[in-house]
Amino acid sequence: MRTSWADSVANAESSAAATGSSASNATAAAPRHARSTYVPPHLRSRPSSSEPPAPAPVDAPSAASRPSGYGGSAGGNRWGGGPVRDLGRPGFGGSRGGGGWNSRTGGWDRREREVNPFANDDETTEAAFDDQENTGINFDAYEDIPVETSGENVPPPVNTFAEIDLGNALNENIRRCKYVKPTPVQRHAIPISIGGRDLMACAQTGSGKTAAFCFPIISGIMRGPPAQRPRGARMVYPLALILSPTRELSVQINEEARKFAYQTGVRVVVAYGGAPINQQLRDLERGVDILVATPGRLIRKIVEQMDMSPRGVRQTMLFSATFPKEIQTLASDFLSNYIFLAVGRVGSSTDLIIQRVEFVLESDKRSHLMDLLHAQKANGVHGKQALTLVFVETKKGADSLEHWLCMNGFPATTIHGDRTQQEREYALRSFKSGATPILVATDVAARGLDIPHVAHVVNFDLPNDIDDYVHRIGRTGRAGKTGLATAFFNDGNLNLARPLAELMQESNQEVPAWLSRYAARSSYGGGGGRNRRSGGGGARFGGRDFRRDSTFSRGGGGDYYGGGGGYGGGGYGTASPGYGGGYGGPGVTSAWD
Ligand SMILES: Nc1ncnc2c1ncn2[C@@H]1O[C@H](COP(=O)(O)OP(=O)(O)OP(=O)(O)O)[C@@H](O)[C@H]1O
Repeated sequence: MRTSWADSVANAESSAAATGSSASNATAAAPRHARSTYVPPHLRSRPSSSEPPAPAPVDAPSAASRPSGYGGSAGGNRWGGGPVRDLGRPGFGGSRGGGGWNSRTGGWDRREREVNPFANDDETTEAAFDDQENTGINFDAYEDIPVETSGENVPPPVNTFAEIDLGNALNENIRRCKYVKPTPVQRHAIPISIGGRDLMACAQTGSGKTAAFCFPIISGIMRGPPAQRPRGARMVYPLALILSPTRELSVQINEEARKFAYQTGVRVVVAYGGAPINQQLRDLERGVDILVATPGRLIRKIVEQMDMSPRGVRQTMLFSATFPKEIQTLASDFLSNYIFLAVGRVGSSTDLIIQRVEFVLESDKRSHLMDLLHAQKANGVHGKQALTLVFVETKKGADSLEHWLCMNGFPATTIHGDRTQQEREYALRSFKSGATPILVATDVAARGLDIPHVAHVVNFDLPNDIDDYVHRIGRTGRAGKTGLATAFFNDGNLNLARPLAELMQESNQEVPAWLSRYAARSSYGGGGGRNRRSGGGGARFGGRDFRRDSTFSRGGGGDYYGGGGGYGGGGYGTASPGYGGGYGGPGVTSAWD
C-alpha cells in the first residue's frame, strides 16, 4: 500500500536523508553551538522531563467523521496512525510551568517560546480599518459554484470541519481564525489529502486554498507516530515542503501555517532568498516539520534530482487558480494516480470581481489613472478604506509611476524585483497598513497575496498572459468580498483581446463591443501567440482535467487513469504541495520569482 503521512513518518529513519536537501545543506553551514536535538511533533507539548510522559489525549473519530470510501483506491484509511493525537493544551509554553513546547528535555531549543501568531492580528490591520464596516466573510457567495473531480475513487467531500478528525488544537486554531465552515475547495480537497491521494486542485483566487493544503498536512504530522532521527546528524528533516512562487507569498503562507499549527507541536519554518540567512539557519536548526520555501526556477530539480522520495511514495499536491493544459502536463510528472479537482469555472475569475476594460492610449494612461483615483476619492472610497493595487509591466515603470503619483498627492509605494527584500517587505507593510494606500507592482505581487481591503486592482499595463490577469485581479474580491478591477487596453494588447473577452463573458461581466471586435480580429490570425488559452473549448480556462482531453497522448502511460503501479510501499512521505503555476519548463513562461 502506498505510504500515508503516518507511514511516512514511521519510515523516516530509513530514508532520513531523503528530504529537505536544500535545508540540509543550509544546516551544515550553520554554527556548531546552535545544534539542537530534534524532538518529534508528537512528543512536544508534553510535560517536562521530570514528569513521566503522559499518554497523549486522543480524539476518537466518530463514524460520521470518516466518510465511506475514505482512503481511496488502496482501500481503507491511509493514515495508519489512527486518530489525531491532540497535542494542544491550554497554558502552552508558559503559565502552567513545565508543560509545552520548550520545556521538554531535548526539545528544539529550550530558550524558545512559541510566539502567539494571533497576537498582532487586530493591531496591524484591523485597527487601521476600525471605522470601516465589517462586512464579514460571505462564503455563501461560493455555494453555487460547480465542482468537478476526476480520477479514481475520489473521497467524498465534507460539509463541516467537525466531520474531519483534525484534532482539538487545530480545531481551536480554526476557531481563532474565525473560520466557521469550510470553503468549497476545503470541503473537497481536505478529505482527498487526508486520504493520502495526490491532488491537482484548481480553485478561484481568494477561495481558501492555503488552509485546504495546510490543515491536512498539520493534522497528518500530529497524527503520525514518532520519527526516529539519527542522533547528532546536522540535518533537518522536514516532513512537508510547501513551495511557493514568490518570497512574499512564502512569508504569507508561513504566517498562515504558523497560525494553524499554533500549540499543535508542529513546527513551521520559512526559507527564501534576499533575507538574512543566519536567522533562517537558526530557525531551521531548531527543527522543522513543515518547510515553506521559494525555490525560484529549481522546482523540477528539487523534486527529481535531490533526495526527495519518488512520486507514488511521497504525497504531492498542487494548488492554483489556473491550470492551463501545458502546466497540467508538466505538473503531472510529479504526481501519481492523482485526483483532479476543479472548483468553479476554474481559471475563470470569481463573479465577486467587477471587471472593467477601458481603451486607453499609452500616452493617456497616467491622466486616466489620476481620473480614477480622484473619482474614488470623490465617492468616499479612498485612503485606508480602499487600497489600490496598480500593476505595471516593468520595474522602471513601477518606480516612475510611484514617483509621479507621490508628486501628485497620492501616497504610493512600489514592489518589484529590483528592490531589496527589506524594501519589498517594508512596502508591503506600508500598503497593508494604509500608510501608502497605493501599491505599484510588477507581477511579483500578482499571485497568492492575501491583503485585506484591496478594493481596486488597476491593470495599468495588461499582462501578456491571461493567467497572469486572473491572478492579478484576484488580489481583490477575496473571501466572499466584492472588488473592482480596471484594465487599460490598447492596440498593444491585441493578443489578450480574445481570452480577456472570453474570461469576462464566463464571469458574467459586461464585455464592451469594441473589445469583442478586437477579439474577433485577433482570432483571425493576429492573436493567440503566447496565450495558451485562446481556443480549445471547455479546457480553455484550465477548468478540466487534461487527461480527459481526447487529443491528449504522452506515451509511456502507466500513471494516469488506472495506471496503477504508483503505490510503492513505505518511504519518506514528503508532501510537496505546490503553489501557483509556472514550472519553468521549456517554452513555458515562469511566474516564479
Ligand atoms: N473557511 C474559511 N472561512 C473564512 N475565511 C476563510 C476560510 N478559508 C480561508 N479564509 C480566508 O480567505 C482568504 C483567502 O484565502 P487564501 O489566501 O487561502 O485564498 P487562495 O485561494 O489561496 O487565493 P489565491 O488563489 O489568490 O492564492 C484568507 O483571508 C483566509 O484567511
